[in-house]
Amino acid sequence: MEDEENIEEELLLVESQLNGLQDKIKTLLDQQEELYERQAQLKAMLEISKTSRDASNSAPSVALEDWSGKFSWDSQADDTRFNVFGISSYRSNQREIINSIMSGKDVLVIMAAGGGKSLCYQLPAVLRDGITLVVSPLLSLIQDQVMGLAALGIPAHMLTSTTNKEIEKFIYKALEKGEGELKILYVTPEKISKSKRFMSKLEKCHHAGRLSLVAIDEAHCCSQWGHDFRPDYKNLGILKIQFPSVPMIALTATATSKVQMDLIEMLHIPRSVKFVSTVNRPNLFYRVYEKSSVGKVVIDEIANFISESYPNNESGIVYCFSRKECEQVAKELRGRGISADYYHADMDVVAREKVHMRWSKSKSQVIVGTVAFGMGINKPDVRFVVHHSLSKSMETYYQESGRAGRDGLPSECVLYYRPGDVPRQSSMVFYENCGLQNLYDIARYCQSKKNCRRGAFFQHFGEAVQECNVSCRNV
Ligand SMILES: Nc1ncnc2c1ncn2[C@@H]1O[C@H](COP(=O)(O)OP(=O)(O)OP(=O)(O)O)[C@@H](O)[C@H]1O
Repeated sequence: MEDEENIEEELLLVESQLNGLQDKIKTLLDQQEELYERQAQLKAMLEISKTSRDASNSAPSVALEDWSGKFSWDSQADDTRFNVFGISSYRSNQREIINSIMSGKDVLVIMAAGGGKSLCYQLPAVLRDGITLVVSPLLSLIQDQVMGLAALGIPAHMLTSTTNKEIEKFIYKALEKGEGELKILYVTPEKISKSKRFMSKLEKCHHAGRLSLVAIDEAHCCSQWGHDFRPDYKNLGILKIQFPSVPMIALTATATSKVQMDLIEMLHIPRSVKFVSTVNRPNLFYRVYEKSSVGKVVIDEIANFISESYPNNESGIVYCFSRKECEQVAKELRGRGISADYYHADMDVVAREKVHMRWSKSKSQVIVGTVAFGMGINKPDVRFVVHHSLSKSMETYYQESGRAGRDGLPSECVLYYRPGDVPRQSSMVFYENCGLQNLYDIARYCQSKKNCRRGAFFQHFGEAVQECNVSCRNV
């Protein structure tokens, strides 16, 4: 009896000590979060400061001009915008970017997904005499663009591995002799680095004064510090060397200041005018949920989220860590009545294309993909992007979650996080530049108890923190 009383007494004491410890741990964790945040802020400030110092040391400064002023082409540009592109007014920065290109400047554009980058080079391409060359990384992106331009009555073609001989002949004649109607020519970067024949035709086009503009789409692919480095993009610097008098525009949705510096150097455009739009996507709502260690529970939660919030077949993407996981998650979602297909790099091109097409036409609701389901997704009405596990960096997460809501309508980005997923990713990123650091940054994003999740993106991309004025629920 007495023994029991002693035990109970000690138990109470231990419990009260444990409670005290919990409070201390909580205070320490809060302090740790604040310090991490300040550390990230200071690092970002340092990088911005270094970048602007390097830029002012290495580049003859570009005179600050008012690109929103009046220009001789204003009325022609307005007419083309409205009557050819069917666009009633410019969005932020578009007019200024177009004016700087029309003035013959090199330009670097950083504009969030869906911001309207294409118009920034397509409109000058129509206005300027001659042919605009556009380098774009993916066949599917190029096909979409060429089809869109054809629908607007703009003579555009692509020269890729799929181009038939007849069209190729037509393109070469247009480049070499100025015959036929060609305003915009799309190529993949391999064409520049691997086809001597193409480069020689382009040289002739330039020599005859018919190369009017060079546009590099998805320009972050040039940089090894970016999230989607493509070796063939490294060779695009040749374009400025061969055609120094032709204005170049490089466009991307995301580039940290380090990547921006890299692009400017690799493309040889030190005097470029830079337009950076905010990374904020006000129509996207970010959430992080604690992930259960029981696989089936996670799938139940994802399935409930989809069927309760999106009962009308609204489109979405679920990103998974591995190919096997994709197949498993797709199967289990189907088992819960959600029409889901998987997509990963182990599938052949035809199978992948089939899955992509079904989803693009809203015949399936969800694609469960690995990172292989990436660039080239042009579907504007993606209402939700779920991450079954964390991405490898903030940049990758911004890019992947950013596939939601390109049409500007409210959309959700949900990430399921458990600390146990971090080591899985770390084995993948160990050999990448700053791979582990990037992974720890996103792990901190997931662990953060802050209400507004946008601040992490502002910080990561070196942008001043803004009031978000919308609730990003932090559950
Ligand atoms: N000023 C504008 N007013 C209305 N719609 C516009 C305007 N500019 C572009 N758009 C439309 O916005 C959509 C997105 O444009 P675009 O595809 O160029 O975006 P983006 O910046 O290239 O995005 P992403 O990086 O995701 O490819 C297109 O449907 C385009 O027609």
